[in-house]
Amino acid sequence: MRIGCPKEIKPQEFRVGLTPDATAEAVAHGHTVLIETGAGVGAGFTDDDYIAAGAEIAPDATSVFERADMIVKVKEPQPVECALLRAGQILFTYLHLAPDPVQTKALLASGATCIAYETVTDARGGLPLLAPMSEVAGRLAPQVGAWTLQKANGGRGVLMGGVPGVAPARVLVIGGGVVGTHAARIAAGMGADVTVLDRSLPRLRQLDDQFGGMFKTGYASKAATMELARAADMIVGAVLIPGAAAPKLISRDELKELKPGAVLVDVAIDQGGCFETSRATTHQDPIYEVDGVMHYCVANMPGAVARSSTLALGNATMPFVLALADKGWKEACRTDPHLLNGLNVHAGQLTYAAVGTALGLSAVPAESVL
Ligand SMILES: NC(=O)C1=CN([C@@H]2O[C@H](COP(=O)(O)OP(=O)(O)OC[C@H]3O[C@@H](n4cnc5c(N)ncnc54)[C@H](O)[C@@H]3O)[C@@H](O)[C@H]2O)C=CC1
Ligand SMILES: CC(=O)C(=O)O
Repeated sequence: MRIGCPKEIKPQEFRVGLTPDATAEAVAHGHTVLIETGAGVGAGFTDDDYIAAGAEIAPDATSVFERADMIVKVKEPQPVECALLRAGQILFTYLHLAPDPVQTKALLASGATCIAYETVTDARGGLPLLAPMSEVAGRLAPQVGAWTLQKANGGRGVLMGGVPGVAPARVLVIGGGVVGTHAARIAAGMGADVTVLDRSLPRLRQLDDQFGGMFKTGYASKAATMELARAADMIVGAVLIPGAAAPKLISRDELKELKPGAVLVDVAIDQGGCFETSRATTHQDPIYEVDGVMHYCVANMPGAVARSSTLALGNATMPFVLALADKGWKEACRTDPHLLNGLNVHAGQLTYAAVGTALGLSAVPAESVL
């Protein structure tokens, strides 16, 4: 198979879909790998690194899209990239379609087969291609939140760890999955007073067993969420209902009840955000204020640490890239129901029910297109 990897074009996105290591593995499996010139530079990989791994360097994105049977990327295709996709081509990348009707329409129109990293599952109920970036974003959240809390950046002027005689920041993490756990660990490590809320009792038990003492846990009822939110200096939004639009947990009206200068870090923004006042921002212009409350809503947080993130993502995606290339998408999905769960769009049909529900579109079962 010809596997193509274009340079990411989302603003300030420095990750790349294939590492030189993944390239070498694909070439060893007999595949051709086309890398757009400069695609790896932001993550510290030169064209020569890819050539040494056996890749061909393509002069631009158009030639990658024209020649490749499968496109491997990081972020959802931008409109100009959607226009380059064609029927029969495989797209393997993050898509986050539920809050994005424009991209969904463009992918349906392309006729391509689009497999979303974020809905591929594993045997333990996890999301193996979302998890590495959730680990990164979770660890970044207290870091960017602490910066935003500084007075000069619009925040309350509260120090995460406090100092002797002065209380630390109060951090509320809503959603105790991968993002939430990593955010809570780092915030607690910075000395903050941290509470994690979730709606899954088994998850809360797990967190308590593993981290009891480091941070508190609570059930995410509406009342408990608002009580803790009113007292919080920083709130990290880390909920997920796989493939679906994020539930809105703090409304525009309720925002007025928060402390002036409190900081919301809405990591769930890639699924539409879990605060009503959230709107996606970029690394170029990451924060904004509503009713005195600071919002950080960057939808590609891991892009800020592109090298670590590319390596972490590549470790997770490589076996799936090889399966798709070795077997073709149909056979790879037939033999791996977890990969089939990643299929969101095929030949003009939506194949992921939660996206259909979010966008008011009809979806067919993914099995029906195999
Ligand atoms: N902005 C960015 O750059 C990035 C964003 N993300 C996003 O972060 C979000 C979280 O991802 P993960 O932690 O990997 O998901 P996860 O599935 O590991 O955890 C989500 C948690 O939310 C809980 N939850 C669901 N509804 C809830 C509610 N109403 N109240 C409280 N808890 C609730 C679930 O029980 C689960 O424990 C996703 O939207 C993901 O796409 C992930 C990586 C990067
Ligand atoms: C998960 C995701 O969309 C990202 O890492 O950018």
